Amino acid sequence: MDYYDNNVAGSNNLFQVMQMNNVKSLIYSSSATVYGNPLFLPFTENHPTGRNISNPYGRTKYFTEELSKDISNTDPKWKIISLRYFNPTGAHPSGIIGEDPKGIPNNLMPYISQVAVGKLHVLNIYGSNYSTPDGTCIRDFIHITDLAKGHLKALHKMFNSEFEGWKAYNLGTGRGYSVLELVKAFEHASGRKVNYKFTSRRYGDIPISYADARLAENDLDWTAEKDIFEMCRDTWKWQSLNPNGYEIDEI
Ligand SMILES: O=c1ccn([C@@H]2O[C@H](COP(=O)(O)OP(=O)(O)O[C@H]3O[C@H](CO)[C@@H](O)[C@H](O)[C@H]3O)[C@@H](O)[C@H]2O)c(=O)[nH]1
Repeated sequence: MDYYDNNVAGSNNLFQVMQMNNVKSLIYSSSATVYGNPLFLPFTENHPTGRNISNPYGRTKYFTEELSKDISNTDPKWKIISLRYFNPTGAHPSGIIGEDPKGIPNNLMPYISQVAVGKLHVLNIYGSNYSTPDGTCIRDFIHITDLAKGHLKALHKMFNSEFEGWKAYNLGTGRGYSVLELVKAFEHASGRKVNYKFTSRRYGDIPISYADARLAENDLDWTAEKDIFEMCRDTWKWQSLNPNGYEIDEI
């Protein structure tokens, strides 16, 4: 219910306030989860969405995309770009801004970095028998600063071209790495050992996800520049400088 409240109802409220104030341009933070289980890979923007999405979060992202499409169809003054993020990781290279999830992290990279820094004991790798080269799931990890630059390029497109209506772009590198490959890359970048053990699969995980990012390259003049090592290095810099994340009185 919280996802529906925040993502769907919250977005609808935002659209209404924007409409009332005649603000009709929006970059929407969407997600590769809208594609659900892949019918083909890599995911292109015209891969069907909304089918077999295995978690409520993903469905709310999909419903909000549909809502935003309907809004742009009803009024040609709306310009909406939906950016479908793959797996954002990394941190600002300064080590000052990073990811500090509340409680135990759900996502892989912050979990790895908290094991490396000693905050958590062991990484549980969910599944070792997927149909992938090493048996672990494959994801398209993208550095957070590349993702941020994608937004600037989308804004540029929106306001400096004949852009109208609604359009989606994948923001990914176009290359997949397995969970184990990310663990190894993190160990290399941090110089720390990451203890892990294999556990059962996590409900709803798809085996392989990676982007076809050519549309963003052609239309937005954007490509991800940072590699997996830089993602791990910058995550580690943030984590090692801030082992307890943001101290509460700093916020
Ligand atoms: O402790 C952990 C956490 C994750 N994983 C695995 O690591 C992979 C990546 O998991 P995670 O980092 O949770 O990312 P996804 O499940 O791929 O989902 C992310 O990527 C989506 C876009 O594809 C976003 O919409 C979601 O918000 C974001 O959580 C999956 O195979 C997980 O099974 C583990 O093995 N152990």
